[in-house]
Amino acid sequence: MEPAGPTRPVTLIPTSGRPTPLKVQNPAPGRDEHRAKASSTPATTGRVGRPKLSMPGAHYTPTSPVSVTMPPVPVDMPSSLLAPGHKGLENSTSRSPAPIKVGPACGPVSTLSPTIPSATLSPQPREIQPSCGSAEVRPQNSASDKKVEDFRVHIVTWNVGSAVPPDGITSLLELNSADGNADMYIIGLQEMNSMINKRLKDVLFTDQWTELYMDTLSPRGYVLVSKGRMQGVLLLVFSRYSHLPFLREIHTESTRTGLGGYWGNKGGVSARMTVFGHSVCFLNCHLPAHMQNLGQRVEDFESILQQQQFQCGGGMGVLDHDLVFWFGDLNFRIEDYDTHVVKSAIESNRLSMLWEKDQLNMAKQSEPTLRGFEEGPLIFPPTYKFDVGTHTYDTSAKKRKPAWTDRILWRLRATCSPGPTHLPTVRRGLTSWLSHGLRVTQHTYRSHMGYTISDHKPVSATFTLQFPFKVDIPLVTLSVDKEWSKVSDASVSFQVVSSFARNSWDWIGLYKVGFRHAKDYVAYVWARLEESDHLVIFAEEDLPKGCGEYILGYFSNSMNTIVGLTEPFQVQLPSCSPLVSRSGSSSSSSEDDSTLGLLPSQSRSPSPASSKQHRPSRSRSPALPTLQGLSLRPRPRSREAIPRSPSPCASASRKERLISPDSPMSGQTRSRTPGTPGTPGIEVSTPEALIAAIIGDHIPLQGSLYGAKPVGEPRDATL
Ligand SMILES: O=P(O)(O)O[C@@H]1[C@H](O)[C@H](O)[C@@H](OP(=O)(O)O)[C@H](OP(=O)(O)O)[C@H]1O
Repeated sequence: MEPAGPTRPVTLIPTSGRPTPLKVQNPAPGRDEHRAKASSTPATTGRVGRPKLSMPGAHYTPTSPVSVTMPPVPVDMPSSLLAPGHKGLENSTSRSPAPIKVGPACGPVSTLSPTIPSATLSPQPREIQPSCGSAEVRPQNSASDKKVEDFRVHIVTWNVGSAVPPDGITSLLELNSADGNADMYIIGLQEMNSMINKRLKDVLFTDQWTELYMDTLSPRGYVLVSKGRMQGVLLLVFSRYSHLPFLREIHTESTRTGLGGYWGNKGGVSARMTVFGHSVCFLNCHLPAHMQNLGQRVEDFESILQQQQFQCGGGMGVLDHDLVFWFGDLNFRIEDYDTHVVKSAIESNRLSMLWEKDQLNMAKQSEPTLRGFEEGPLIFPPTYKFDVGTHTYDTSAKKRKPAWTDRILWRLRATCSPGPTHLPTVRRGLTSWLSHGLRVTQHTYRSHMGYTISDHKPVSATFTLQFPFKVDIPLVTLSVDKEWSKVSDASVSFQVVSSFARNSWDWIGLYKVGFRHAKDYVAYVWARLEESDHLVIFAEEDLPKGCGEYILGYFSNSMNTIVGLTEPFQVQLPSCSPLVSRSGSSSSSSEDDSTLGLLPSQSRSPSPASSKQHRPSRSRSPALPTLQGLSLRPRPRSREAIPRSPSPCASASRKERLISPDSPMSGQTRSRTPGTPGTPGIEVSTPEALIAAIIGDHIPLQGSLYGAKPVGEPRDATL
């Protein structure tokens, strides 16, 4: 069983005497359905509609006779928790047509859902800054601003306290939400086990946490587009696969702040990208612990901001992005009140009295760096510190005071000022201001009290981004004529937009539906530059046998991402071909060739593409997505050394690096089907990489998922 979501009753059980072990008791802690992942529900590729509003919250049912029952949040939020004048949280079905608008100084508007009226409920007093003309920056209707749709982002932060992953994370990701699933999932973990033996293992193989998230999300149609790790700090970015061609310029950064900047036990890991043309940065931080280190926390955050400069468009800092999500174990504490007062306030559901003593809330008023960051109301109990395996606040000798250490904030870049026109990025037109109409709406901000593996509880937040699609045409459009029912069908033609510079290391991958990341292909073919007809053919020995749904993706080596995808299509090839058998496939089939006609669509395997999956190939959307973040390191290889592509099941053999067909060694390579690209976590070729991993350097280089250095510099991909 998976830990129960916060909509289930949570009981605060005080015990007698002081110190009071305060239990936040969840009726269904523990394990979950992860082992049953094979039955995951496929996702749809359709863009989600505007989500219904919901604000699940903990249902507190104190068992003490003197306790006060906290009704479900937010529908019946006690008025004591509300700021003066606030009328209470609305039911999700009674959404007001007029959202509450809260904007940073002279800037874009962060539109909070009426269910989270932060302008009035937020623990931190917030000024409504004078707007420049209009408080709400509405989408434009220019030719380039083609659509404005809801794009849902789900962010998780969790200090996992060196624990092994739980059995399941479905409730944490709200995958069974009636509102539908998110477009992106962003996972920030802190304190992953980074003992030296574990680090070495994680360098060589994908770590358990990443595996768990991929296992959970990939069958639902999400792929890992970015991964950054610095010792115990991990940042994963997943996207619905159909968005991949519109996630570009993906880069990661990490900054150590532990031991004066020499140790990666504390610091920040970030991933930045453009999402349909809008720059977004996700920053996962683990800041210094302990009450007295408030100043150090702010200082370290500033240091992270200062040091993280992304190599795109001439340099771009975190705060230069249209939208920044900042989250993590920020370690801010509740001042002044002693532990029993804090526990008593939690127990009696008087959280509001704690808000004003929260160090982050206070610091936001005084620290210029923190201004402009928004946060939803803290209507969940402090998520630190619990006795592991329980819902009881710390009873150890340390006796830590409960605190909201785990936070998720966001910031929209100011738009109304003339802008720093001296910056090269502005002069080159790479920085655009938010007159484009980017809007952010937070829908949920909650803790997940059922998880007990750590001394912290996870926290999640969901957002809707609304923006016009500044980029909605893929750089490469792939097309297959029909389903592949015989080997001679296995060709793909592609068209390239004129501004896209192809590279001799570009390739086209064949992915099984449900693939985990850009390297999780079944077979690939070099997209050779000299092939002016833009047609590539897969060799018979590389093709998967049997029946399944597949997607083709064009991987741009210079952009380190997939820049064009097909929709899912059927591949059903003879499984007993002598050639296929020779290719080393591990799963021989006794299926007779005579049964290999095209199957009706109803009999196909599940696909993330839902209703679109069996669309005739000629009508494929020209605007299907791609993956970002591959790390490919070519290495000349003799003909003999090049293995055949594995069968879809033979993942263990996908460990070689790509060899460019245009490299000096290309004459020795097979022209169309060279060796297979590497497997995540495998591409460590130097002791330096291991050492760097151990001491906290982020192994993944910019834009790479798994750490190998990209062949070329990432290139701007403007259309
Ligand atoms: O991850 P690191 O770098 O080892 O830092 C530790 C981490 O922040 C722990 O959460 C904290 O324990 P508490 O949460 O219990 O305070 C511990 O404090 P401690 O040294 O006082 O135990 C820190 O040293």
